[in-house]
Amino acid sequence: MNIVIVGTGYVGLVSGSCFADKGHHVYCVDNNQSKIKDLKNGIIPIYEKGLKSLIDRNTANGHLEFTTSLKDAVGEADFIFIAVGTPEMTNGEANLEYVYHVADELSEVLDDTRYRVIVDKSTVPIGTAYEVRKRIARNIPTAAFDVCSVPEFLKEGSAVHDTLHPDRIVIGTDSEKAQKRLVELHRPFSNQLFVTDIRSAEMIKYASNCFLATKISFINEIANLCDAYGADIKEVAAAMGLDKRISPHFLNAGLGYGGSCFPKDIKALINMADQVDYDATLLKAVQQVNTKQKYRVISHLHNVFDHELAGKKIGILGLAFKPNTDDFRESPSLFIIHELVKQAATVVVYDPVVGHKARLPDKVEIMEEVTSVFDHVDAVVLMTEWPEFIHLPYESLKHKMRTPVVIDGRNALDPVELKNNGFIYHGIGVR
Ligand SMILES: NC(=O)c1ccc[n+]([C@@H]2O[C@H](COP(=O)([O-])OP(=O)(O)OC[C@H]3O[C@@H](n4cnc5c(N)ncnc54)[C@H](O)[C@@H]3O)[C@@H](O)[C@H]2O)c1
Ligand SMILES: O=c1ccn([C@@H]2O[C@H](COP(=O)(O)OP(=O)(O)O[C@H]3O[C@H](CO)[C@@H](O)[C@H](O)[C@H]3O)[C@@H](O)[C@H]2O)c(=O)[nH]1
Repeated sequence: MNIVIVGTGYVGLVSGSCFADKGHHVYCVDNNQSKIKDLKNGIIPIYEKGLKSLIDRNTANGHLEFTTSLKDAVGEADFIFIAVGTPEMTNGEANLEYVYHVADELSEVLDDTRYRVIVDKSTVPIGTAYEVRKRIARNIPTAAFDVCSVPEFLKEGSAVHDTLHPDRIVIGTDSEKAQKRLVELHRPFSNQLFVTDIRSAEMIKYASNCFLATKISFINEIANLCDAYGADIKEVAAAMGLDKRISPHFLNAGLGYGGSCFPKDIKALINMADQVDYDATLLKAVQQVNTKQKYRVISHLHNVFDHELAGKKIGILGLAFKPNTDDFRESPSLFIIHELVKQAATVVVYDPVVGHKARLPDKVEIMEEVTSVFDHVDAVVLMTEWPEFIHLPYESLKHKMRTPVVIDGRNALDPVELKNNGFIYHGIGVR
């Protein structure tokens, strides 16, 4: 099959290279010229395990090509996937300008020489596929095509694995012809193909992300109560997770969710509810808990330092919103850093892959070595649970610190070991 993927972010690059690996011919299109130039030169714009070798293999065998020209790419295309960004607007609504721009461009460049399946892969509000179809049809009323929704569920950090071994693939379509083709295309990836109507497919994506975010805010709220009552959230979550109806996944308490998806998708669904005059009480609460949760780190520091952080030197471990990615969009770490700087603390930070890519306040120093984060600091705060942070020689690093304080924003360290080594340790709801 000939496949075109528009947008070379996480979703476009990973799904494009995985389709190519199954033997299809894939064009990845992006209107960012420098990105395409880099990709043609083998420079991959994101840090994602297994992606470079997948891309290298499939560009070498000619299955995968990169271009800035949508017109050149779509000539022979059987499938066109729209995988551009849908960032939030100030009112929380999903910004569809990039999706609609692609639809308008397709209307200019598609011809009626063959039938095509056009797929919304971006996370888009319910009803978007119909608007995309209308826009594409504007200049080519006789062209044969269907617009469908196949939302993406990959996680950053395990994106290639998630794409090659998904729990399920949701196919939203109102066309039998498109359904047959999409099922055929996706069958090699999973036996769990869930075929549904387009609106339900669009909703499944938001509902799934918002449910996972709800689970995180729920466990964080219980963790805060554990803190108040002297229970241990790790014990509580472990036992809860043994109930198959609850499951152990997404029950890690910490300083809240970040990333390019959960924060914006919750806001977008709240906005969709507003548009039909429905008060999304639960979703709003999930968001409120998450916003407040980041302050737990600050309040632990306040408790240790008697509410005065001015002049304190704080070492931050981690900038990425989670381990195994260089993505720092909506990372709680950036929030904490800005808050500490606002409270006149001195901040030093280390992250194994984000490094200097993050825009930080001028005064914040980015260290080249993880151990430098411990030099003469009053406290170290773990913000991202990179494996290398978990296995540091904390006992010897303690001697570099002014005061041996560790705040563990991800409950990733061993409290018993740290306390036995003379640290003042605070996690989120752990004893
Ligand atoms: N990042 C994830 O882990 C993830 C997972 C599942 C779903 N999603 C959803 O998938 C969508 C894409 O997310 P992402 O993180 O891959 O996006 P991204 O923002 O990282 O990348 C989007 C790319 O699209 C390109 N683009 C924009 N307009 C274009 C146009 N007219 N023509 C060609 N290229 C264009 C941009 O230059 C950019 O390279 C979003 O809706 C997101 O919510 C993301
Ligand atoms: O038990 C948990 C699990 C996650 N998180 C946090 O939640 C955020 C999101 O984590 P994760 O879901 O692993 O990463 P994403 O790459 O953002 O993936 C989510 O968002 C994607 C984009 O829509 C979806 O495709 C995925 O299915 C969905 O898991 C991160 O800040 C994590 O630290 C927790 O605090 N506790």
